Amino acid sequence: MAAIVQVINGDGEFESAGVQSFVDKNELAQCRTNYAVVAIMGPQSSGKSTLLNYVFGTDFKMMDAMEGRGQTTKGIWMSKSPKVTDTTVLVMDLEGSDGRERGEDDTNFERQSALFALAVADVLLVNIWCHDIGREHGSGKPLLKTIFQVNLKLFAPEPDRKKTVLLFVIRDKTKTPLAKLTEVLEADLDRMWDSIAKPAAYAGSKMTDFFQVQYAALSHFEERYEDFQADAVHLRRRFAPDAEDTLICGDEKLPGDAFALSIHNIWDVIRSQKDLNLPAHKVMVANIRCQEIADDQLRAFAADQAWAGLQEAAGLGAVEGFGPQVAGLMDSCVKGYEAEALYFDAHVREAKFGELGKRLLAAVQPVYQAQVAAQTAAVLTSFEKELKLALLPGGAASGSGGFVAAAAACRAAAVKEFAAAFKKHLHIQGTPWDGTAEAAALEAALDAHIAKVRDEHVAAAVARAEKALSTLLSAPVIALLEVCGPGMWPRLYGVCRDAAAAADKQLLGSLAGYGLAAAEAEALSEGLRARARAAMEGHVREAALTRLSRMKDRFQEVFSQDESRAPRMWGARDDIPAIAAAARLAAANVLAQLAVIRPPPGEQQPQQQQQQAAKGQLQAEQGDAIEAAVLQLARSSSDAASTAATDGAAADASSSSSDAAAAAASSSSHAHGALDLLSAATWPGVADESRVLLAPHDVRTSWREFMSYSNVAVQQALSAQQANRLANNRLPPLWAIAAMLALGWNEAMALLFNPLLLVVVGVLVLFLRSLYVELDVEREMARGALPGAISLSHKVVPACQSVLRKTAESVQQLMHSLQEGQEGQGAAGGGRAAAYTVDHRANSSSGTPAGQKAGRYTELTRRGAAAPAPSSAAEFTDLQAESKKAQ
Ligand SMILES: Nc1nc2c(ncn2[C@@H]2O[C@H](COP(=O)(O)OP(=O)(O)OP(=O)(O)O)[C@@H](O)[C@H]2O)c(=O)[nH]1
Repeated sequence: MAAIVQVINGDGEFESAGVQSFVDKNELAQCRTNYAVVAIMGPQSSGKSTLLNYVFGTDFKMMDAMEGRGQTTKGIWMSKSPKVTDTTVLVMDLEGSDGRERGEDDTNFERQSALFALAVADVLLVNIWCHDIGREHGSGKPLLKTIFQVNLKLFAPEPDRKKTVLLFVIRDKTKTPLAKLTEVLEADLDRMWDSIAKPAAYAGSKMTDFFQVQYAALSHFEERYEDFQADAVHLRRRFAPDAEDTLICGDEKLPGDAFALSIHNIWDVIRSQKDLNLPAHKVMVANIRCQEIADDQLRAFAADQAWAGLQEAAGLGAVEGFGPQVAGLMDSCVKGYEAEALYFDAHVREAKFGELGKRLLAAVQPVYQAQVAAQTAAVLTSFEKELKLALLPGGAASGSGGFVAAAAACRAAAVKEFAAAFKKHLHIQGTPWDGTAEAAALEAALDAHIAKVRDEHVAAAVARAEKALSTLLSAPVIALLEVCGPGMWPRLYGVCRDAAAAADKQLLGSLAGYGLAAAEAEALSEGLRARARAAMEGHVREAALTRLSRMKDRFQEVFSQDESRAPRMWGARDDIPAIAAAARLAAANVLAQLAVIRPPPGEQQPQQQQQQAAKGQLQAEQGDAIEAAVLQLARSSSDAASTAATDGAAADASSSSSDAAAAAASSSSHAHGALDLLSAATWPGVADESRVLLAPHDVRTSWREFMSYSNVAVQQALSAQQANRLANNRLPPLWAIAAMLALGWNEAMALLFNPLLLVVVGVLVLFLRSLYVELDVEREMARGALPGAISLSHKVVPACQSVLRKTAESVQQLMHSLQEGQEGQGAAGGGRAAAYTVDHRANSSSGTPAGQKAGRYTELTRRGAAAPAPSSAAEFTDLQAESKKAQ
């Protein structure tokens, strides 16, 4: 018994669940497009169900003739013909028209069901009573008019479009031949076609433009039952696709899996009173179904065990034959789609196919990329290993081509290896991933690695060269800075140039074969030159920080050693002021050289260029301007210090000499139009602040500190010279010996044996000795006979007065002490007075500068603050030592 399903119920609702169930049960999806839909229309109780049941073997409900006429079919029903086996025939039984149940005026459902039948059915059977043929008002005429009218809404008369087969089934045929009947019926149909209202576009159209009209006639069901059955069988045969007079014409239609969706959508459109556009409907159904098919295929692909296994393996590393395996899986997915979507609208199908391809690529891409990365990493690892071997001593890089050739060979091998691996394991047929981009990425990685290795080697070679440069540079630079003599800077730059050239030669030699471009080699050489200059400047900056100790060292070197580098003994013939001046100049040179970093020869600042162009001077003289200013300051202050020391004002030498130097240097600078260091705040012509190591203020401060130090040293030297002189004069002076010889022995004896004369001579000798010491005759005479005599002549009277006054004071104090002693005031007081007298006499009688210092020390210790303060702690210490020596 054939299953029947109600498609549209009596209320006009679509029974989607039942229809889908019907489609599934009858495996309509497997039919593809190999199925046909037959629908029947006709007046109510016109034997439609009876016809379908006898022709197709269905079981539609038929009215029992004994119960009388009435509507048995409500809505639209469907069944599959069990009798037609060559193809699947779906039979739709429609509710009869003109039914009393729906009322005379309710033709809406009739029109909608006619529209539905025309849209869905391949063959539309129209029941027509034989006796109505040729009659003006036959019972089936209104229905036919309805069919013609709604058809105009659905289809346009296109040349290639399939026409609906309109099969007129003439019931209760008479003896009139079918040809005669059809002739009359055709005339009726033409009249009817002409009578319906048509849109202007179809005004001249014929019915055959829209329909393929067929005819069949059946005998009377009740009166000629056997004939009726035979006619039914005969009619059934016409539904076989290969029958000679077949009614089934193969045409493009939606596949069986879209049948339920399609008729549901058609009915919804009809029910909503919208225009039913069948081509658009097909596109719509195709869109939905193609999308569903693509989704199903993708789901199947993702759930595929083989794909899951590939993904898992790909996560662990390179998978052999990955590409071909994925291509197979993708191909089956695509083919599945193509097979299922084959009968849908071509444009939609292609569009969805494209989408499916993209989604497949998106699903595969991460795994593919991981595989490419794994293969690339394997090739890169192999390449790095080969390159490392090539760079080992004796490797390919040691050959004539060097690093460049070895790297190129390794690179070519790696590219070849990757191409082979891609072809065998990675290429997925049918994808746009042809390996071009992957090879380019690999080549970029190879080039990056080669560049990295090359950079490392170059950097190592540069480091070695810089180390060698440092070694070559340090010793000569330090040696030059120890002296800091005139012309130091050109020599420093010469050392830099030579060291950089040697290091550059070493560097370029070790980088032969690395394909250094001329510009790159020049940049490296320039880097070495800059490095040399920076290292040299670093040494100079360090030296500038320790300038004072360097100045002292330089001063001591010149001052304390003679030309043969032997220590000076400060004999009488040593011209200490001259030696001190030379030593100070040497120290000043240290300061002058360390004040500013001189530009290298050939390089000068624009401002300097302008100034020099204006003055017509050579650039080298710019450095000399600073040097000249510092030396001028040194000379001036040295002269002032010498004068002060010679005048015996050693204690105030520092301050007074600075002031004098200031005045002298300033006036000298102004006189020559040169740089005035005392008033300068910056170095003229030095625009680059970074080159200034010592500002003029720093130079002045350093020089002042140095002068304090040098003054003490000079003073000590003078003292030592004086002490040496005294040590050499322990015998009576020559003039005394000569006097003794002149006076004669007798006079000497007489003098010795005459006590009064002896006392007078003794007092006179003591007086003259004190006067000699007071006048410091030797020192005055050291300046020259005439200047000494003139100076002594000026000082003789005050000196006499001073000696007499001191003698008188001594006598008074002696008397006072004796008187105190007599008055019984402790022997200690008398002892102190005697000691003082002895000290004073000793001091006075020593007559030497050392003796004077000792006396001054004693006086200081005795009188405390009342005595003039020493100029410095060093002087005080010196005085103390001299006092001890004198005692
Ligand atoms: N004269 C004649 N009567 C027939 C023929 N076929 C069926 N009948 C009778 O017509 C009556 C109605 O038959 P149905 O097949 O139920 O008619 P129907 O068109 O399907 O009826 P609805 O479904 O209600 O529209 C029944 O009593 C049948 O015996 C025929 O070929 N000739």
